Amino acid sequence: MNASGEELAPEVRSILDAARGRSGGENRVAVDPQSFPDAVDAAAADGRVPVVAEVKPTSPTTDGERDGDPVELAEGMVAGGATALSVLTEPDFFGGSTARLERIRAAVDVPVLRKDFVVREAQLDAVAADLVLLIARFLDAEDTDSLADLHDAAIGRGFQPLVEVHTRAELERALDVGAGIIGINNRDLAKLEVDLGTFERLASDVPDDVTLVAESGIATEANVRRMREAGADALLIGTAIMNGDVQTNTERLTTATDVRPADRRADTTTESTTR
Ligand SMILES: O=C(O)c1ccccc1NCC(=O)[C@H](O)[C@H](O)COP(=O)(O)O
Repeated sequence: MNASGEELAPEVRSILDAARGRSGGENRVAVDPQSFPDAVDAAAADGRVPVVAEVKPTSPTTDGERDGDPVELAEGMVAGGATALSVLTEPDFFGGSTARLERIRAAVDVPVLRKDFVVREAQLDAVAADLVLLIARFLDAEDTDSLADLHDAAIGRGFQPLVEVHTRAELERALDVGAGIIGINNRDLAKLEVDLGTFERLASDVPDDVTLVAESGIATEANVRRMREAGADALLIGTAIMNGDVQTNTERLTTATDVRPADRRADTTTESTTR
């Protein structure tokens, strides 16, 4: 059972058990981050779909592990037009590492998200990054810190927290803590099923001053347009970029015929839809 009161898929329960047992860093990190909202705005102004490309060596829903130097993969993604990178640091189920994130962040000039299952403040100190993922579903639960405390602790260190939600209740919690960057995950971590309708159902409840990211299951140009039409400021894409040539894949998705993100508020009378 998790904070949302749901049974989790066994793989996700194992991921969480491992995360709870993981120690943090020795020293408090202090980050001077590259602004993610500014990078999103710059990409859109440049005519690129703002894509956060994910360096995801493997996952519980992937067969085998991607080979190749992670720094070269990351550089290929940036050459393909990625606005930011997401780098898995979870070692046991996603093949990630903090050392790899450090190498990638030193090699690229775009904001880098630390993708992990952070549940306690000390774990923020494992490595510096421009953004850090906080998954609402896994916080405010037994043996974890609260979303509010972790959000404050991340900001106190200079991170830009990306608060991930999957349900309306989680979205309300994210808005209650004042999250400025929110990701709606189309992957249900209770069942590991992906449904792009999740983003479409929740996006209109997200205020326009929040940078909103659509996560998971985005594979085609049509998927890109669908998420942008529903109001996504940026798209987080892993599998579809990691399968094959990462630069070509990133290019295909960042140059998909774009639509400006829809005005997410159905009742608004403002014309502009760019952020
Ligand atoms: O991707 C998985 O298999 C997975 C399994 C269990 C928990 C989390 C998982 N993924 C985390 C993610 O959020 C995705 O890596 C990310 O959104 C990219 O998704 P995709 O483009 O579908 O690879």
